[in-house]
Amino acid sequence: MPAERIDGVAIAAKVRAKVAQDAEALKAKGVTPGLTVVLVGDDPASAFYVGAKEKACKEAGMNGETIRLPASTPEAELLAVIDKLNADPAVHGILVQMPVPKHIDAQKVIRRIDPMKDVDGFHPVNAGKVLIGDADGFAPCTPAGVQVMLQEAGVETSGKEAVILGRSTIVGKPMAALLIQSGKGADCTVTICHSRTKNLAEHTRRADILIAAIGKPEMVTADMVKPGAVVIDVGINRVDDASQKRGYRIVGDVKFDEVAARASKITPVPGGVGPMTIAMLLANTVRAAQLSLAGTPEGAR
Ligand SMILES: NC(=O)C1=CN([C@@H]2O[C@H](COP(=O)(O)OP(=O)(O)OC[C@H]3O[C@@H](n4cnc5c(N)ncnc54)[C@H](OP(=O)(O)O)[C@@H]3O)[C@@H](O)[C@H]2O)C=CC1
Ligand SMILES: Nc1nc(=O)c2c([nH]1)NC[C@@H]1CN(c3ccc(C(=O)N[C@@H](CCC(=O)O)C(=O)O)cc3)C=[N+]21
Repeated sequence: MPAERIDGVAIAAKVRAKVAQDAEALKAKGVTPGLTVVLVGDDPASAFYVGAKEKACKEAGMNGETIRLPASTPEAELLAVIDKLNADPAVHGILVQMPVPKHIDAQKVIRRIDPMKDVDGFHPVNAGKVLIGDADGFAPCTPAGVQVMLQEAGVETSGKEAVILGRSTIVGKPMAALLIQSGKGADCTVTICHSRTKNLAEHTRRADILIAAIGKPEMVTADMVKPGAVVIDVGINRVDDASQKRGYRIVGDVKFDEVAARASKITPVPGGVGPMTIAMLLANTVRAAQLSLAGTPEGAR
């Protein structure tokens, strides 16, 4: 039987409706949640995502602003922009779109953002909180979105073998940190694979839940998947396609049709994890605004 599709657009809409409600409640208290995205350079894919984030903010009744800086912006200037946003009480969330140009040290940029405004969850303080299971940190949006998707799709995670492909600090590692936590939507036994992993298929075939975040178009094939597995495809890859008006199409890291024939549930690309990432960004921003009202918790910084 072919796999059930997990509809990321529908689950994201549900998250966004809740965000809009929370934003409304905050506005009644005189606080409009605000996200500022900083885009350095003019990479077309980045420009598209940044536009989508701004639009999503507005739809949820939040303030969404984008600061666009030229690719030649010196690192010190970007850091000064972040300092200004850190100090601005109307800005609850700050996101610097990645990747930044090569002459800028991304880690330095991430560390400059006030952890209480780091709605990307990339700051070491938040990464640490996710690892120790401290609920008042911000979890990175993509893995947090995957966790919500699993729950909304009714996937039992407790005691399951989860295999994650990819060990990046924005997807693979925090995904593992979330799934090894004890409690709802977690309690998995986790394996992380990467480019040095030997016998990849032997690992992936053991997965009850397989999460692909490697950035290799359609690399995960049916023979790598256990029958009945839940397959989450994080990959967003542009492949040339002359039949498309824009000259390319978007595919995931999973060969969808053949894997769907074997899995029990699967996320499509597009329309899967991507929309969840944006929804979780809004959710983190609303929470940042709520925390700003409540005051900074002890030891938050
Ligand atoms: N849907 C969404 O919202 C988002 C989607 N993405 C997409 O997810 C994918 C991954 O992103 P990101 O984590 O940033 O990517 P990175 O390039 O930072 O990391 C890729 C990871 O995959 C591993 N890898 C690469 N090739 C192989 C292979 N052949 N076998 C096993 N492991 C391999 C790498 O291993 P090693 O460490 O050894 O190099 C690395 O750990 C991309 O397609 C990206 O576009 C990313 C963020 C958000
Ligand atoms: N500081 C920072 N934070 C990020 O969260 C961040 C980033 N930098 N840099 C780039 C990656 C990538 N990313 C995506 C967000 C949404 C979709 C998304 O909505 N995709 C749609 C549309 C895909 C398309 O048509 O291009 C979908 O999958 O259906 C995809 C990818 C966030 N990222």
